[in-house]
Amino acid sequence: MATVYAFVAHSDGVLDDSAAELAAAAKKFTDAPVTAIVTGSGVDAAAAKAAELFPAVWKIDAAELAYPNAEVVRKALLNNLDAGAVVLMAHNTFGMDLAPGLAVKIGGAFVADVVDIEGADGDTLKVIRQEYGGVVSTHVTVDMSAGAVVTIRPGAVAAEEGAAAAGGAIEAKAAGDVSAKRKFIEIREPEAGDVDITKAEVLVSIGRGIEDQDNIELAHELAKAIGSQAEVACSRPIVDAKWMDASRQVGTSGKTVKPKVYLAMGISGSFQHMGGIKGGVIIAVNKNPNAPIFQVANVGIEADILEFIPELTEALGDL
Ligand SMILES: Cc1cc2nc3c(=O)[nH]c(=O)nc-3n(C[C@H](O)[C@H](O)[C@H](O)COP(=O)(O)OP(=O)(O)OC[C@H]3O[C@@H](n4cnc5c(N)ncnc54)[C@H](O)[C@@H]3O)c2cc1C
Repeated sequence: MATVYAFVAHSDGVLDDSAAELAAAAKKFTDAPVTAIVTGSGVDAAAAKAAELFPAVWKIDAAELAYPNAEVVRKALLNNLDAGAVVLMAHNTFGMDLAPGLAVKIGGAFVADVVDIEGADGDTLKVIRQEYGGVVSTHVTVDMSAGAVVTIRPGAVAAEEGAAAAGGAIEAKAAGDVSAKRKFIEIREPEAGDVDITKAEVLVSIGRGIEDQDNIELAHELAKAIGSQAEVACSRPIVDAKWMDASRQVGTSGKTVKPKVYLAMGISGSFQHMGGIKGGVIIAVNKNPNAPIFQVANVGIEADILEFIPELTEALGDL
Protein backbone atom coordinates (compact mmCIF):
# COMPACT_ATOMS: atom_id res chain seq x y z
CA MET A 1 0.00 0.00 0.00
CA ALA A 2 1.16 3.53 -0.78
CA THR A 3 2.05 5.98 1.98
CA VAL A 4 -0.91 7.07 4.09
CA TYR A 5 -1.19 10.75 5.09
CA ALA A 6 -3.51 12.57 7.46
CA PHE A 7 -4.25 16.20 6.64
CA VAL A 8 -4.56 17.79 10.08
CA ALA A 9 -6.85 20.74 10.85
CA HIS A 10 -5.69 23.27 13.46
CA SER A 11 -6.27 26.80 14.68
CA ASP A 12 -3.98 29.07 16.72
CA GLY A 13 -1.56 26.21 17.43
CA VAL A 14 -4.32 23.91 18.71
CA LEU A 15 -5.16 20.76 16.79
CA ASP A 16 -8.77 20.10 15.90
CA ASP A 17 -10.23 17.04 17.67
CA SER A 18 -10.39 15.39 14.25
CA ALA A 19 -6.57 15.01 14.21
CA ALA A 20 -6.59 12.24 16.82
CA GLU A 21 -9.61 10.70 15.13
CA LEU A 22 -7.69 10.50 11.83
CA ALA A 23 -4.81 8.76 13.63
CA ALA A 24 -7.31 6.23 14.99
CA ALA A 25 -8.99 5.81 11.60
CA ALA A 26 -5.66 5.10 9.88
CA LYS A 27 -4.86 2.38 12.41
CA LYS A 28 -8.02 0.57 11.37
CA PHE A 29 -6.56 -0.27 7.95
CA THR A 30 -2.76 0.04 8.09
CA ASP A 31 0.08 -0.85 10.46
CA ALA A 32 2.50 1.32 8.45
CA PRO A 33 3.55 4.70 9.84
CA VAL A 34 1.13 7.47 8.90
CA THR A 35 2.45 10.95 8.09
CA ALA A 36 0.49 13.95 9.36
CA ILE A 37 0.48 17.02 7.12
CA VAL A 38 0.23 20.41 8.80
CA THR A 39 -0.12 23.44 6.51
CA GLY A 40 -0.35 27.13 7.30
CA SER A 41 1.81 30.07 8.27
CA GLY A 42 3.67 29.86 11.59
CA VAL A 43 2.60 26.31 12.36
CA ASP A 44 5.41 25.12 14.66
CA ALA A 45 3.08 24.65 17.64
CA ALA A 46 0.51 22.72 15.59
CA ALA A 47 3.24 20.53 14.05
CA ALA A 48 4.61 19.75 17.53
CA LYS A 49 1.13 18.72 18.67
CA ALA A 50 0.71 16.55 15.57
CA ALA A 51 4.01 14.83 16.42
CA GLU A 52 2.41 13.66 19.67
CA LEU A 53 -0.15 11.73 17.63
CA PHE A 54 1.68 10.64 14.47
CA PRO A 55 5.06 8.95 13.90
CA ALA A 56 5.96 11.47 11.17
CA VAL A 57 4.87 15.03 10.41
CA TRP A 58 5.24 17.18 7.33
CA LYS A 59 5.20 20.88 8.10
CA ILE A 60 4.38 23.02 5.05
CA ASP A 61 4.82 26.55 6.33
CA ALA A 62 4.36 29.47 3.93
CA ALA A 63 2.78 32.93 4.04
CA GLU A 64 0.45 31.98 1.16
CA LEU A 65 -1.02 29.22 3.35
CA ALA A 66 -2.02 31.55 6.19
CA TYR A 67 -5.68 31.58 5.15
CA PRO A 68 -7.91 28.59 4.44
CA ASN A 69 -7.96 28.63 0.66
CA ALA A 70 -8.44 25.05 -0.53
CA GLU A 71 -7.07 25.80 -3.99
CA VAL A 72 -3.77 26.99 -2.51
CA VAL A 73 -3.51 24.15 0.02
CA ARG A 74 -4.33 21.61 -2.71
CA LYS A 75 -1.39 22.85 -4.78
CA ALA A 76 0.97 22.74 -1.79
CA LEU A 77 -0.05 19.12 -1.16
CA LEU A 78 0.27 18.11 -4.83
CA ASN A 79 3.77 19.64 -4.92
CA ASN A 80 4.81 17.20 -2.19
CA LEU A 81 2.71 14.04 -2.29
CA ASP A 82 4.10 10.96 -3.94
CA ALA A 83 2.16 9.08 -6.64
CA GLY A 84 -0.56 6.85 -5.29
CA ALA A 85 -0.78 8.66 -1.94
CA VAL A 86 -3.72 7.86 0.33
CA VAL A 87 -4.86 11.02 2.14
CA LEU A 88 -7.29 11.11 5.07
CA MET A 89 -8.91 14.32 6.23
CA ALA A 90 -11.86 15.48 8.30
CA HIS A 91 -15.22 15.81 6.58
CA ASN A 92 -15.56 19.41 7.73
CA THR A 93 -16.26 22.48 5.62
CA PHE A 94 -12.62 22.81 4.56
CA GLY A 95 -12.18 19.08 3.94
CA MET A 96 -15.26 19.06 1.71
CA ASP A 97 -13.68 21.86 -0.32
CA LEU A 98 -10.18 20.42 -0.48
CA ALA A 99 -10.74 16.68 -0.93
CA PRO A 100 -12.61 16.18 -4.25
CA GLY A 101 -10.21 18.27 -6.34
CA LEU A 102 -7.23 16.67 -4.62
CA ALA A 103 -8.52 13.20 -5.54
CA VAL A 104 -9.02 14.25 -9.17
CA LYS A 105 -5.49 15.70 -9.39
CA ILE A 106 -3.96 12.63 -7.74
CA GLY A 107 -5.95 10.46 -10.15
CA GLY A 108 -7.15 8.32 -7.27
CA ALA A 109 -10.43 7.32 -5.65
CA PHE A 110 -12.57 9.68 -3.59
CA VAL A 111 -14.89 8.65 -0.81
CA ALA A 112 -16.62 11.22 1.36
CA ASP A 113 -18.15 11.32 4.82
CA VAL A 114 -16.93 7.95 6.06
CA VAL A 115 -18.26 7.02 9.53
CA ASP A 116 -16.12 3.93 10.07
CA ILE A 117 -13.33 1.90 8.49
CA GLU A 118 -13.67 -1.89 8.42
CA GLY A 119 -10.11 -2.55 7.24
CA ALA A 120 -8.16 -3.11 4.06
CA ASP A 121 -7.54 -6.14 1.88
CA GLY A 122 -4.43 -5.29 -0.13
CA ASP A 123 -5.29 -2.11 -2.03
CA THR A 124 -8.99 -2.41 -1.28
CA LEU A 125 -10.19 -0.22 1.56
CA LYS A 126 -13.50 -1.11 3.21
CA VAL A 127 -15.45 1.75 4.71
CA ILE A 128 -18.92 2.48 6.06
CA ARG A 129 -20.99 5.49 5.04
CA GLN A 130 -24.50 6.53 5.93
CA GLU A 131 -27.50 7.27 3.75
CA TYR A 132 -30.94 8.77 4.32
CA GLY A 133 -29.93 10.93 7.25
CA GLY A 134 -28.22 8.08 9.10
CA VAL A 135 -31.07 5.55 8.88
CA VAL A 136 -29.15 3.24 6.49
CA SER A 137 -25.46 2.22 6.60
CA THR A 138 -23.71 1.38 3.34
CA HIS A 139 -20.56 -0.77 3.13
CA VAL A 140 -18.26 0.52 0.41
CA THR A 141 -15.03 -0.80 -1.07
CA VAL A 142 -12.48 1.66 -2.40
CA ASP A 143 -9.73 0.81 -4.89
CA MET A 144 -6.66 2.60 -3.49
CA SER A 145 -4.21 1.25 -6.10
CA ALA A 146 -3.87 4.68 -7.78
CA GLY A 147 -4.21 6.61 -4.51
CA ALA A 148 -7.27 7.84 -2.62
CA VAL A 149 -8.68 10.74 -0.68
CA VAL A 150 -11.02 9.79 2.17
CA THR A 151 -12.92 12.29 4.29
CA ILE A 152 -13.95 11.07 7.74
CA ARG A 153 -16.92 12.44 9.65
CA PRO A 154 -15.72 14.32 12.76
CA GLY A 155 -16.65 12.45 15.93
CA ALA A 156 -17.41 9.18 14.13
CA VAL A 157 -14.15 7.35 14.99
CA ALA A 158 -13.13 7.29 18.65
CA ALA A 159 -9.83 9.11 19.13
CA GLU A 160 -8.52 6.85 21.93
CA GLU A 161 -8.12 3.91 19.57
CA GLY A 162 -5.12 5.57 17.91
CA ALA A 163 -3.62 7.40 20.85
CA ALA A 164 -0.47 5.27 21.21
CA ALA A 165 1.53 6.42 18.17
CA ALA A 166 3.63 9.38 19.29
CA GLY A 167 7.03 11.06 19.09
CA GLY A 168 6.93 11.86 15.40
CA ALA A 169 9.80 13.49 13.52
CA ILE A 170 8.90 16.84 11.98
CA GLU A 171 10.11 17.45 8.44
CA ALA A 172 9.79 20.89 6.80
CA LYS A 173 8.52 20.80 3.23
CA ALA A 174 8.34 23.66 0.72
CA ALA A 175 4.90 24.73 -0.49
CA GLY A 176 6.24 25.28 -4.02
CA ASP A 177 4.19 27.21 -6.59
CA VAL A 178 0.75 27.76 -5.05
CA SER A 179 -0.53 30.55 -7.32
CA ALA A 180 -4.32 30.38 -7.42
CA LYS A 181 -7.34 31.88 -9.15
CA ARG A 182 -9.36 31.96 -5.94
CA LYS A 183 -8.42 34.71 -3.50
CA PHE A 184 -9.22 34.58 0.19
CA ILE A 185 -10.34 37.98 1.50
CA GLU A 186 -11.06 37.85 5.25
CA ILE A 187 -12.67 35.99 8.13
CA ARG A 188 -15.59 37.85 9.71
CA GLU A 189 -16.28 36.79 13.26
CA PRO A 190 -19.98 36.54 14.16
CA GLU A 191 -21.32 39.12 16.60
CA ALA A 192 -21.43 37.91 20.19
CA GLY A 193 -24.88 36.65 21.19
CA ASP A 194 -26.82 37.22 24.38
CA VAL A 195 -25.52 33.99 25.96
CA ASP A 196 -22.45 31.81 25.58
CA ILE A 197 -23.77 28.25 25.19
CA THR A 198 -20.21 26.88 25.07
CA LYS A 199 -19.86 27.59 28.81
CA ALA A 200 -23.17 26.04 29.95
CA GLU A 201 -23.04 22.83 32.03
CA VAL A 202 -26.53 21.80 30.95
CA LEU A 203 -28.04 22.56 27.55
CA VAL A 204 -31.73 22.26 26.81
CA SER A 205 -31.43 22.06 23.04
CA ILE A 206 -34.50 22.26 20.84
CA GLY A 207 -34.98 21.15 17.26
CA ARG A 208 -37.73 21.28 14.68
CA GLY A 209 -39.78 19.07 16.99
CA ILE A 210 -40.63 22.17 19.05
CA GLU A 211 -43.06 22.86 16.19
CA ASP A 212 -43.92 26.49 16.95
CA GLN A 213 -42.01 29.60 18.03
CA ASP A 214 -44.41 30.08 20.96
CA ASN A 215 -43.34 26.66 22.35
CA ILE A 216 -39.72 27.83 22.78
CA GLU A 217 -40.77 29.37 26.08
CA LEU A 218 -41.22 25.79 27.38
CA ALA A 219 -37.47 25.19 26.88
CA HIS A 220 -36.58 28.43 28.68
CA GLU A 221 -38.82 27.45 31.61
CA LEU A 222 -37.10 24.05 31.82
CA ALA A 223 -33.64 25.66 31.74
CA LYS A 224 -34.76 28.03 34.52
CA ALA A 225 -36.02 25.11 36.59
CA ILE A 226 -32.69 23.28 36.16
CA GLY A 227 -30.77 26.31 37.41
CA SER A 228 -28.20 28.93 36.53
CA GLN A 229 -25.87 26.42 34.89
CA ALA A 230 -28.46 25.67 32.16
CA GLU A 231 -29.01 27.49 28.86
CA VAL A 232 -31.22 26.94 25.83
CA ALA A 233 -29.56 25.94 22.56
CA CYS A 234 -31.01 24.80 19.25
CA SER A 235 -30.53 23.09 15.91
CA ARG A 236 -30.14 25.00 12.67
CA PRO A 237 -33.76 24.97 11.44
CA ILE A 238 -34.68 27.00 14.53
CA VAL A 239 -32.11 29.64 13.56
CA ASP A 240 -33.10 29.50 9.88
CA ALA A 241 -36.70 30.20 10.94
CA LYS A 242 -35.35 33.21 12.89
CA TRP A 243 -36.88 31.82 16.09
CA MET A 244 -33.54 31.98 17.93
CA ASP A 245 -30.25 33.81 17.53
CA ALA A 246 -27.47 32.08 15.56
CA SER A 247 -25.27 32.28 18.69
CA ARG A 248 -27.41 29.45 20.15
CA GLN A 249 -26.98 27.06 17.22
CA VAL A 250 -25.06 23.85 17.92
CA GLY A 251 -23.31 22.08 15.06
CA THR A 252 -20.70 22.12 12.37
CA SER A 253 -21.86 25.53 11.15
CA GLY A 254 -22.73 26.67 14.68
CA LYS A 255 -21.08 26.37 18.09
CA THR A 256 -19.12 23.42 19.49
CA VAL A 257 -20.34 22.65 23.02
CA LYS A 258 -19.09 20.47 25.88
CA PRO A 259 -21.83 20.48 28.52
CA LYS A 260 -22.13 17.86 31.24
CA VAL A 261 -25.67 17.12 30.06
CA TYR A 262 -27.13 17.75 26.61
CA LEU A 263 -30.91 17.46 26.46
CA ALA A 264 -31.76 17.04 22.76
CA MET A 265 -35.46 17.83 22.45
CA GLY A 266 -37.06 17.02 19.10
CA ILE A 267 -33.73 16.84 17.30
CA SER A 268 -33.25 14.10 14.69
CA GLY A 269 -29.47 13.74 15.11
CA SER A 270 -27.97 14.89 11.81
CA PHE A 271 -24.19 14.66 11.73
CA GLN A 272 -24.02 18.41 11.21
CA HIS A 273 -25.77 18.87 14.55
CA MET A 274 -24.04 16.08 16.48
CA GLY A 275 -20.64 17.26 15.19
CA GLY A 276 -20.98 20.24 17.50
CA ILE A 277 -21.39 18.15 20.68
CA LYS A 278 -18.01 17.19 22.13
CA GLY A 279 -18.72 15.35 25.32
CA GLY A 280 -21.20 14.99 28.12
CA VAL A 281 -24.24 12.79 28.51
CA ILE A 282 -26.70 13.11 25.63
CA ILE A 283 -30.34 12.62 26.62
CA ALA A 284 -32.53 12.52 23.53
CA VAL A 285 -36.28 12.94 23.59
CA ASN A 286 -38.03 12.20 20.31
CA LYS A 287 -41.43 10.89 19.32
CA ASN A 288 -39.98 8.82 16.46
CA PRO A 289 -38.47 5.55 17.80
CA ASN A 290 -36.30 5.32 14.65
CA ALA A 291 -34.80 8.80 14.98
CA PRO A 292 -31.02 8.51 14.25
CA ILE A 293 -30.19 10.39 17.46
CA PHE A 294 -31.18 7.31 19.46
CA GLN A 295 -28.14 5.52 17.97
CA VAL A 296 -25.73 7.97 19.61
CA ALA A 297 -27.60 9.23 22.67
CA ASN A 298 -26.61 7.88 26.09
CA VAL A 299 -30.25 7.92 27.13
CA GLY A 300 -33.17 7.82 24.71
CA ILE A 301 -36.75 8.69 25.63
CA GLU A 302 -39.59 8.16 23.19
CA ALA A 303 -42.01 10.95 24.00
CA ASP A 304 -43.73 14.06 22.69
CA ILE A 305 -41.53 16.95 23.86
CA LEU A 306 -44.54 19.25 24.11
CA GLU A 307 -45.77 16.98 26.92
CA PHE A 308 -42.37 15.85 28.26
CA ILE A 309 -40.79 19.29 28.76
CA PRO A 310 -43.62 20.79 30.90
CA GLU A 311 -43.79 17.57 32.95
CA LEU A 312 -40.04 17.66 33.66
CA THR A 313 -40.20 21.38 34.46
CA GLU A 314 -43.03 20.78 36.88
CA ALA A 315 -41.22 17.86 38.53
CA LEU A 316 -38.09 19.98 39.02
CA GLY A 317 -40.21 22.78 40.44
CA ASP A 318 -41.56 20.39 43.06
CA LEU A 319 -38.07 19.53 44.36
C1 LIG B 1 -23.53 22.59 5.27
C2 LIG B 1 -24.57 22.31 6.33
C3 LIG B 1 -24.31 22.71 7.63
C4 LIG B 1 -25.24 22.44 8.63
N1 LIG B 1 -24.95 22.84 9.89
C5 LIG B 1 -25.83 22.54 10.88
C6 LIG B 1 -25.54 22.89 12.23
O1 LIG B 1 -24.50 23.51 12.54
N2 LIG B 1 -26.43 22.55 13.17
C7 LIG B 1 -27.60 21.88 12.89
O2 LIG B 1 -28.37 21.60 13.82
N3 LIG B 1 -27.89 21.55 11.62
C8 LIG B 1 -27.04 21.87 10.62
N4 LIG B 1 -27.37 21.56 9.34
C9 LIG B 1 -28.72 21.02 9.08
C10 LIG B 1 -28.80 19.53 9.32
O3 LIG B 1 -28.44 18.81 8.15
C11 LIG B 1 -30.23 19.12 9.72
O4 LIG B 1 -31.12 19.53 8.68
C12 LIG B 1 -30.68 19.71 11.03
O5 LIG B 1 -29.73 19.46 12.04
C13 LIG B 1 -32.02 19.09 11.43
O6 LIG B 1 -32.49 19.75 12.56
P1 LIG B 1 -33.56 19.07 13.50
O7 LIG B 1 -33.02 17.78 14.03
O8 LIG B 1 -34.01 20.09 14.47
O9 LIG B 1 -34.79 18.82 12.50
P2 LIG B 1 -35.36 17.50 11.86
O10 LIG B 1 -34.29 16.74 11.16
O11 LIG B 1 -36.55 17.92 11.07
O12 LIG B 1 -35.81 16.62 13.11
C14 LIG B 1 -36.88 16.96 13.95
C15 LIG B 1 -37.03 15.80 14.92
O13 LIG B 1 -38.02 16.13 15.84
C16 LIG B 1 -38.85 14.99 16.07
N5 LIG B 1 -40.12 15.51 16.53
C17 LIG B 1 -41.04 16.19 15.83
N6 LIG B 1 -42.04 16.58 16.62
C18 LIG B 1 -41.76 16.11 17.86
C19 LIG B 1 -42.41 16.17 19.13
N7 LIG B 1 -43.56 16.86 19.30
N8 LIG B 1 -41.83 15.54 20.17
C20 LIG B 1 -40.67 14.85 20.04
N9 LIG B 1 -40.02 14.77 18.89
C21 LIG B 1 -40.54 15.41 17.80
C22 LIG B 1 -38.88 14.26 14.75
O14 LIG B 1 -39.17 12.88 14.94
C23 LIG B 1 -37.46 14.48 14.26
O15 LIG B 1 -36.59 13.45 14.66
C24 LIG B 1 -26.46 21.80 8.33
C25 LIG B 1 -26.71 21.39 7.01
C26 LIG B 1 -25.78 21.64 6.03
C27 LIG B 1 -26.07 21.20 4.64
